[in-house]
Formats: sequence, C-alpha cells, structure tokens
Amino acid sequence: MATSQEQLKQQAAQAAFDYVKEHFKPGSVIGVGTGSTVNFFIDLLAEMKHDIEAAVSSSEASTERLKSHGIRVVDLNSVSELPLYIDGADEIDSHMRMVKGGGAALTREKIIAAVAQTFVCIVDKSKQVGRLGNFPVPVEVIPMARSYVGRQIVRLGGDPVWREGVVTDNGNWILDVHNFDILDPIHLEQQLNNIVGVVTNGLFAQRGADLALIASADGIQTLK
Ligand SMILES: O=C(CO)[C@H](O)[C@H](O)COP(=O)(O)O
Repeated sequence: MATSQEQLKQQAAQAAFDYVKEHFKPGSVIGVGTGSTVNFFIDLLAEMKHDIEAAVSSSEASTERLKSHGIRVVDLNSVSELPLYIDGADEIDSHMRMVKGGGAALTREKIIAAVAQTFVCIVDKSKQVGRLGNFPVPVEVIPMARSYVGRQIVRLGGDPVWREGVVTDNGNWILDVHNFDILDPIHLEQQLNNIVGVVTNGLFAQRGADLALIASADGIQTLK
C-alpha cells in the first residue's frame, strides 16, 4: 500500500524526535516551528516534557499545542541561547534553502532560525525540489503597504496574490508570489526585503537549514 503524505510527515516528525533525544541538552530551551509536520513533532515532544526547560514557538497555534501538552513556552527575548530549532518547509532544495510560510508564520520562523545554532528541517519527499519557486513565495506586508509592495513585486517578475482574510500573528497580511524564476534565491530574498512595507519574505536562503530529515517511502534521507 502506498505511504500517504500524512504518514510521511509523521515519519519525518519521528526522525526529528529521535534526533532531539540524541542531541538535546537536558534543561535547555528548544525552538519549535509551525505546521502539520511540526504538529506531529509537538505531540511526540510531550514525552520529553520533563527534560525540556521550555520551548520558544513560531506561532500562536504551536504555542497552544505545546501548552496543551504541558510544555512551557517562553518569550524569545528571555533566551540567550537556542541550540536547536525544528521546523517544516514548503520547499527545500539540495543546498537546504527553503520556501516557508505556507502557514503564515514566516516572520517568527525566520527570527527563531536566526537565533538557533542548529535548524533541523523536517519534510516529506514532496517538498524536495531542484529549484525553489514552484510553491508561491509568501511575503508578509504591513497592511497599508499591500498595493505598493505588490507593484514592486511585479517589477521583480512575480505575480502577487493577496491571501485575503489571513492576518498573521503579528497583525499583518500575506502576499503569495507566483511565477518567480528563482535563479539566485539569496539575491531575491534581499531584493524582497528591500521593498518598504515588507516585514519578511518566505525565502530562507541566507539562513537555510543545517540538517534536513526527508521522509519518503524508502525511509529517511538526511541532508547535511
Ligand atoms: O512554513 C511553515 C508555516 O509558516 C510550515 O513549516 C510549512 O508551511 C510546512 O507546513 P506543513 O508541515 O503543514 O506542510
């Protein structure tokens, strides 16, 4: 019987949990991302709640789920060191550069990724790509700048679509940018960041993952 995407997400989460059990320093804080793959990971992490000092979380949804398992969630400002961050992605390439933000949590995800010493990305095989950009690149914008940012994105060659009705945890809006021809993800990430009114964009190229655990029907593939 074919392995479903949900089963693969669960297997990626299990691989991350095994990694955490092996590498986590008891008493330290762990970074936890957002999404359905991470939700499986959070449910497993509950087993280790007595070893974990606390978690920092990239969204209100993950915070709620962590707390429901009795895992303490703290403000990133109270944390001076974050050895490990576990999160999913919408696309990942062979250099471990990613598109993220399908769940609208990109800004907090990028902040936690910047602080973390090791970023472990957990995905199922469908997220692995040769070149980033098939999944639309999310861009978080200050609401009053939406139209302006959209026009600037068109000049960069993208087709922005407002994710209408979605408000991020930071009170902002999302433009999903289709049809970017992404030859140089770092350059595009910088160009998007340079547009006034952009809070963050979902290209994680300057700071990619350090390790990727990719679940397929053949087992877990590890990229370092
Ligand atoms: O970036 C994200 C949320 O902003 C998620 O990591 C990404 O969307 C993957 O989600 P899922 O595990 O549900 O496929």
